[in-house]
Amino acid sequence: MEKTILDVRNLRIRYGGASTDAVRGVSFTLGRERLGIVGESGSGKSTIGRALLRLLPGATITADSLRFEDVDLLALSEKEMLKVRGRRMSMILQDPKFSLNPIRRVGDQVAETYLRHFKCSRGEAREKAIAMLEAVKIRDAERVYAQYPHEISGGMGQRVMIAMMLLADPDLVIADEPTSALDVTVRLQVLNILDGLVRDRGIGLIMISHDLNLVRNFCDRVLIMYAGRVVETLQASELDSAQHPYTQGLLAAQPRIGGSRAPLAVLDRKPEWLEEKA
Ligand SMILES: Nc1ncnc2c1ncn2[C@@H]1O[C@H](COP(=O)(O)OP(=O)(O)OP(=O)(O)O)[C@@H](O)[C@H]1O
Repeated sequence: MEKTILDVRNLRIRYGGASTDAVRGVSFTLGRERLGIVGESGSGKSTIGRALLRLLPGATITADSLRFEDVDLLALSEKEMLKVRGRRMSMILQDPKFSLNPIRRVGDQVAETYLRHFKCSRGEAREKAIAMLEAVKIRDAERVYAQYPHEISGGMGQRVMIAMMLLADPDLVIADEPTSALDVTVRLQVLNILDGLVRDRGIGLIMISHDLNLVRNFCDRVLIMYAGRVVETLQASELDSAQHPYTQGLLAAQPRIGGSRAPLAVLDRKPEWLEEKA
């Protein structure tokens, strides 16, 4: 795993007005690797991702440690956070439609990311943007540069978002269901790009997903979340021999192509799983 990029200890998050914590004492570290966070809907996966970027206005975030490289994320002012967010750490969301401004040309939005973080002329930013669109395998990048978000496909939109993020050369990328809206071929392309970032650029990647098959094949390690807690942390290769009954239940609830036609298992939930384990 080499160098630790992220050190999260006893992270607790409560949304404003809520009577319980959405995230309850989560701890993990991340090196230059692919870490999957899985768990059913509402288990707190996205809340953790947004908390790392401090994108939870109105929520209370506490932790014994919330450290990203040399930075204590809880101690930064909002102004200091602006230099970290989008520059040293970035997030890719499920649907690029919500991340791209619909009334501005795609390329201008990509170039602007570069202008925001680095001193250069508009012309240079344009060149960088086109080169990065090509790097994420967008053919005819000059034409796409001039298009509006509604004129490009979802898969292309996702690659545009990745190009935008890459221009800032981050050390940590949080991908929240980045491929669930994509068809299988585009999904593979996007995963290959993310994989290349970890291998070639040495970033740390957090992959938030419902999809156990995806994290099994793509990630190095996996956190299994249940009701705001991590119930089990595993090497992805050990997922099939998971010890925790919740993880076993999630695995049993995965449909298998060519498997028996027996009804899918019903996911069991026990109050004692809420106890802190990781
Ligand atoms: N903006 C919000 N205000 C109040 N509560 C919220 C907010 N966003 C999420 N929650 C609550 O926090 C808990 C965790 O939600 P979160 O979206 O992090 O789960 P998740 O595991 O990412 O789910 P999904 O896979 O459906 O995205 C849930 O109980 C949810 O209802």
